[in-house]
Amino acid sequence: MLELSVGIVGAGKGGSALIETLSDFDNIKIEGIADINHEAPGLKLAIKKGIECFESAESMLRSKTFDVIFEVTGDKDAAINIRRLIPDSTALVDGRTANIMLTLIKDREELLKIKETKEQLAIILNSAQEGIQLVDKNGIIQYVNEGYTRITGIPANERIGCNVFDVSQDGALVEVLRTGKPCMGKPNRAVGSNAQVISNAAPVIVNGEMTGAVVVFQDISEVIRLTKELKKSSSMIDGLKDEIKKMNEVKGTFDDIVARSSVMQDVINMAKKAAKEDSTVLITGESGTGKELFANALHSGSTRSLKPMIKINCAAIPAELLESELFGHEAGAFTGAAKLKLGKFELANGGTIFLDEIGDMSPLLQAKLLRVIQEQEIERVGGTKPIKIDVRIIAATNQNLLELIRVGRFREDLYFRLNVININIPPLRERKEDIIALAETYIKEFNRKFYKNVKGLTNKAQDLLLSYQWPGNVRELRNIFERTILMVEGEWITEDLLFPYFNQIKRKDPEKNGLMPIEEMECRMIKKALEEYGSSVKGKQKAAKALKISLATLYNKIKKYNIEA
Ligand SMILES: Nc1ncnc2c1ncn2[C@@H]1O[C@H](COP(=O)(O)OP(=O)(O)OP(=O)(O)O)[C@@H](O)[C@H]1O
Repeated sequence: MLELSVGIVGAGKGGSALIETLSDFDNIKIEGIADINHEAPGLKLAIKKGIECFESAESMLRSKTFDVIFEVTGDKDAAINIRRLIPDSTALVDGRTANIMLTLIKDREELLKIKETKEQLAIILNSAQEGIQLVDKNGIIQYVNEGYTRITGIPANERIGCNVFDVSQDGALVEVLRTGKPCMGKPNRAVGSNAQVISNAAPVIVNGEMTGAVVVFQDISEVIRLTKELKKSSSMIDGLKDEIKKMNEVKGTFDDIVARSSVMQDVINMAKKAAKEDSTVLITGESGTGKELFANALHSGSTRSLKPMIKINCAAIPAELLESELFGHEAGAFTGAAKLKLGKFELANGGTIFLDEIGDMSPLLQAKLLRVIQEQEIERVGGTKPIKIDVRIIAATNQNLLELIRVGRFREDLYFRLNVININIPPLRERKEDIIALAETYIKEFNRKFYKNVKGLTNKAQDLLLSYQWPGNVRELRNIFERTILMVEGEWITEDLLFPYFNQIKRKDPEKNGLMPIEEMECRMIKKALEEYGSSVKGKQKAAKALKISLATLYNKIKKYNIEA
């Protein structure tokens, strides 16, 4: 690159400005500066920059030749004198020209700076997530950033030059141009797109005058979508919370147990005491006597009442599934166990587990349960480490466990572990006072349920209830009253209304001495069992169990007697 050697005559303001400006050019070398005033500020600056200083223009021009001489002395005649001293090949720039040159250089520098700032601003504006749009005071769109296009899908060249009064009449910019005031938080749909946006717009004021307006808007479509998702999830969570609440809700308290007989009063008093203890309880009694009701009351009367009460019917679940139901399983523990599943013991942690029909538990599980009671820890199926649990166990059975122990179907050690406190609920036929009390309770309950106004039982109806054996106990009584009150039209329940339910009591017994053909008896018993437990598969399983026949035999007999089930 060609280097221009420069000399400066005059080290005042002009000389100093020249030094400052020309030093920045790579192809200009200031080789000397001259001034008769030793104190001239330009000389000090020159020394700092390593430029040779001279006492006069003559001495400088005599010792060196330059390509260009700047004369900035302010002396009108100086240029003429210098011209004489320099060769023709040296260009002489006088003070006025130098000034113009310096101004031009400064302007250029400023322009370069503005360009740089503009580029920086463009990067900043384009990296913003928000859309930005600038209009002049007439509403002509001057600028849109990349965020604008990203949100609206409209390219900049399709928008710049349009009038905002045409393309977005309801927008925030139009409002600002109309009012001259900022417009904040305006929700809108971006014109020409589906994007939901929220805009903040403000006037652009230059020298006290509004020259246009700018809007910054955010895409809130995603926020709206997420809000909807959140609402959906929240209502799901609320639903689950309700489920959990229901699981934890008190399903029965001692107040719900109807008992007028002294024998039941004793049982309740004992159970109330047992509730306060944390010991394992074994509830025994015939089917339908209220074992589950007592189990619930024991839980709600205990210190664990705010924690879950989890029930599991050991007879209703196939033996091979019961283990994972009780103790859970790890993911992949067996075919079909895709996810980790918590068992009832873990779900009941801190609360109570109610093991109904414990007499039907397989010997293998009896052994595992015994270990859980002893160690206070469980192991998930497929798991490797034991998990500590704090669960109170209440077990119930309508079977004679001592008999099961005798025939080797129930572990004696488990029996003693479970039978820490035994609550035995007598059958309904052994506590006649309760029959009428329960009947009165159910009349009230089903009056409310079916909008009836049944006042009570006739004396004969009461006698009938008292003379019945109640093989299905309280459950049977409840079912009879539910059906009777649903059907009754009068205000009193008469014996006629109850008769159809009592198979073994016949007003006009057609069979002599209560005898009847065996098959008819069998058919009646099956009908009765199905009435009692229902004709679902589970009901039939229970019915078969109550009749002490296999499920397959029950199905055969239903077919044989053409029973509707
Ligand atoms: N003393 C009572 N007071 C009020 N309701 C009772 C009473 N005893 C039982 N019940 C009601 O009778 C029905 C059967 O009771 P529950 O299910 O507790 O009997 P269970 O002995 O557990 O029967 P199963 O052995 O067949 O499981 C339930 O609706 C229960 O609320």
